Amino acid sequence: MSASSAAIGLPIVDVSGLSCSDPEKRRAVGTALHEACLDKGFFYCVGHGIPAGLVEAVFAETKSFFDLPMEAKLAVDKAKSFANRGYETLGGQTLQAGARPDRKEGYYIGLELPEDDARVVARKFNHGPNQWPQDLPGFRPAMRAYHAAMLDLAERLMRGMALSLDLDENHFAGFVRDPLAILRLLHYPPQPAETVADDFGAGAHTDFGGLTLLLQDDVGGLQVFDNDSGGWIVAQPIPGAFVINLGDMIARWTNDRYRSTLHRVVNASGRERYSVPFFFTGNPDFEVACIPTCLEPGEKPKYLPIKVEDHLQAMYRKTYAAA
Ligand SMILES: O=C(O)CCC(=O)C(=O)O
Ligand SMILES: [Fe+2]
Repeated sequence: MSASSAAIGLPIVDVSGLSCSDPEKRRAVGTALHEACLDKGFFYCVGHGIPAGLVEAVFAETKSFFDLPMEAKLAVDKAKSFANRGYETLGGQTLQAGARPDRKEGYYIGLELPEDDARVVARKFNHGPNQWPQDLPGFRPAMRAYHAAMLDLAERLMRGMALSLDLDENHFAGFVRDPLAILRLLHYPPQPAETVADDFGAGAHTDFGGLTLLLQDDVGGLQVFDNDSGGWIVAQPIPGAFVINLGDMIARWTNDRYRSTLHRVVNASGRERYSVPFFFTGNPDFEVACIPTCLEPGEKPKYLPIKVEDHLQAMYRKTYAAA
């Protein structure tokens, strides 16, 4: 059950033991996660139990959506949603300050909340109904089923993260309750192979929340910054595996023992690339502060405590303002 360091440069962690009733098996996954998180902050996840058929359906519907005429995509423009749901045009975001706008178009889907939910009535950030495209009957059921499956996997992984830090399995329960959990469909058109230094599918960034569970197709293009060598590792697609990375909240909790690692996308393959990250961002009102056992005697926390929602909003303002 240990994290095997693959030739591909990132560890592979089998998380099937997290679903076992035997606490020893769950703890063994915690140990494997510990090694992987101390290593690059990025790892491949296998043994997750997500059906291959569901993943195929999500990719098929994603491609069908981005293939729609622009008029149909703009009919569900996220500008029409108070909850940041729907279509985002090519170049809509600039993840790397100073770089060109990202060469990607996207689609945001969150937990489906009815108009009369108290959080929606109060217009709480990122809470509300989704927008759904017309004339794609399979899109909504596939995305809703996949969102639910990702929530379940993220909850299991957060228990594993607690075990990895030698904490009670339910240590992160307050963060996990009523979370912001954002599914994002992404399409990267091919970009010129002679990529200039400031031109990316997605510019270098860290993720803003807790955990990111990423599906990528077989095209490749995701690059992960390696703090040890100062270079970029290519996160090659592995069929059936998720790429998981740690976001800013976990770096803050652990005083950077577990890093929120820089990553970026360059699609110089000559092919269309599709990916589907799921951002498990956590309870918006939860305050993330350094975990005392993550400090050596005399060590000071690097970060002030912050509310999940405040960090997320600040990062959205920063990366969407420049686009
Ligand atoms: O498309 C990818 O492989 C990564 C996307 C990403 O890093 C993000 O949306 O935060
Ligand atoms: Fe990211």
